[in-house]
Amino acid sequence: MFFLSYYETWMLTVCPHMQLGVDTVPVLIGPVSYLLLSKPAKGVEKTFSLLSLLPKVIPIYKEVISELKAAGASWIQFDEPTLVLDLDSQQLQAFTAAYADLESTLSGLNVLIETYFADLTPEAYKTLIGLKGVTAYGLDLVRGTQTTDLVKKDFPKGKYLFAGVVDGRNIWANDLASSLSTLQALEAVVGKDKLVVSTSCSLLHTAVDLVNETKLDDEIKSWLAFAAQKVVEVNALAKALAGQKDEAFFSSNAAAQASRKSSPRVTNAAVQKAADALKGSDHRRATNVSARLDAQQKKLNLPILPTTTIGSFPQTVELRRVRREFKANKISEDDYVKAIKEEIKKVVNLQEELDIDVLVHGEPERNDMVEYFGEQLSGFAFTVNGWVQSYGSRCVKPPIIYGDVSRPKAMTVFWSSTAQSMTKRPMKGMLTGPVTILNWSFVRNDQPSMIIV
Ligand SMILES: CN1c2c(nc(N)[nH]c2=O)NC[C@@H]1CNc1ccc(C(=O)N[C@@H](CCC(=O)N[C@@H](CCC(=O)N[C@@H](CCC(=O)O)C(=O)O)C(=O)O)C(=O)O)cc1
Ligand SMILES: N[C@@H](CCS)C(=O)O
Repeated sequence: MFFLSYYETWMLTVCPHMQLGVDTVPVLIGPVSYLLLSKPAKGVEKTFSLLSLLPKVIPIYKEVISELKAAGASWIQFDEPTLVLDLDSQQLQAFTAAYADLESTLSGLNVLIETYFADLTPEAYKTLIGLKGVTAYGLDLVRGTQTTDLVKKDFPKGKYLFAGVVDGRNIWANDLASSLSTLQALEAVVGKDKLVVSTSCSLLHTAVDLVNETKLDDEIKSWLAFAAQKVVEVNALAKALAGQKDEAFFSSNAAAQASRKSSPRVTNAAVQKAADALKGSDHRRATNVSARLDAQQKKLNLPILPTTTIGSFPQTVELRRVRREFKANKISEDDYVKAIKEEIKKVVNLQEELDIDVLVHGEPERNDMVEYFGEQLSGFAFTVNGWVQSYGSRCVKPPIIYGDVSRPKAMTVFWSSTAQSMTKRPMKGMLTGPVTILNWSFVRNDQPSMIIV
């Protein structure tokens, strides 16, 4: 089975599709997650329980559900991602109460509750499969590594399982053979025609379409799947389950999986040797804080409350033009360095005028604070159009960490030393930290993140 789905239901968008006869699943944030993910207004008592608003919220859900039913919806999806959090019994009870209250309004509809981003605890799973009025459960089987076992132990007869086997939060091609065997095992538990192949979560978190990537080489591209490719993977898995396996598609996927496992581009013996040689003491500084403070004070002689700024100064239109033209080989490296140095000088002068104690160079040479440092490291690949939402309407292009990471040459020394040469005051060196780089990149999924760090 295969559905089109919308991340959010807006009646104006969804209804015309229904009227056109497109099998559209309206998606709403579920009532309990809606409340648990909300914040009380300013000034509200700390003891106020958001869940006490459930009786006020449920009638509004009833209204929306009735409208969707009247518009011809046959399925409706409620996202309840908070079910994967560590919830107490009162919070779990809120799910039971909310769906019991909605049961009669939901009657006649197929109702899917979707959870994602982690494993469900056994208690949460028990609550989920006990919800009234619900016909289907959507589970994240990528980040939820133990959830498959819960399904195998106990799954209600006659209900649907939406098995999220295609990773919605990353850019790697699915291991189709492995997913197919997971799906076949689940089909034996939930029954034929009751298993729906799905992504693990919304595709909002991944880049849009690999077709737009003109600069990635063919080998790396063969290892990747963006949103458009993930939909094809879901479809191929569903067809294979139904006995119409596209052998050519599965074999080229298997070849890409094998090439990723064995590619010398992924492994760097020197990095692995260095990582293996790390000892517990390497994770601790040789000196304690007070010794370091003394040494710092001797060298810098800072006042009691020294002033500094976080690093970047405004990126002007002119600076962006210079960077763009340098990248496009429209201006020489000499002209580029000259323009950036001029900007650093301006920023240094301004901070001296303002009597700042510890200066920064303003970071005019960089685009994004993760992309730029990734560009200085090996083991990273970059997209030209792999934008994903960061917040609101703001987007970033996360780098792709595909191999062992190393630093082929100094990354910041030139700019930092140039800046330091312009002032007698201390100049901070600037680096995006490793954990931030990791969390704001698409990371390899063939190693635990602790090893990547
Ligand atoms: C601090 N944050 C960051 C996060 N993740 C990161 N990877 N980086 C971060 O800084 N996560 C948490 C927060 C989120 N904060 C923000 C804040 C602002 C934005 C934002 O404004 N995004 C812009 C895109 C900005 C961008 O990357 N611009 C590029 C230029 C892109 C472009 O059009 N290129 C031109 C070339 C121009 C050039 O200067 O080279 C071209 O192709 O022609 C840039 O500045 O270099 C947005 O529009 O959404 C996001 C997250
Ligand atoms: N040095 C970085 C820190 C961002 S939180 C900057 O100033 O952009």
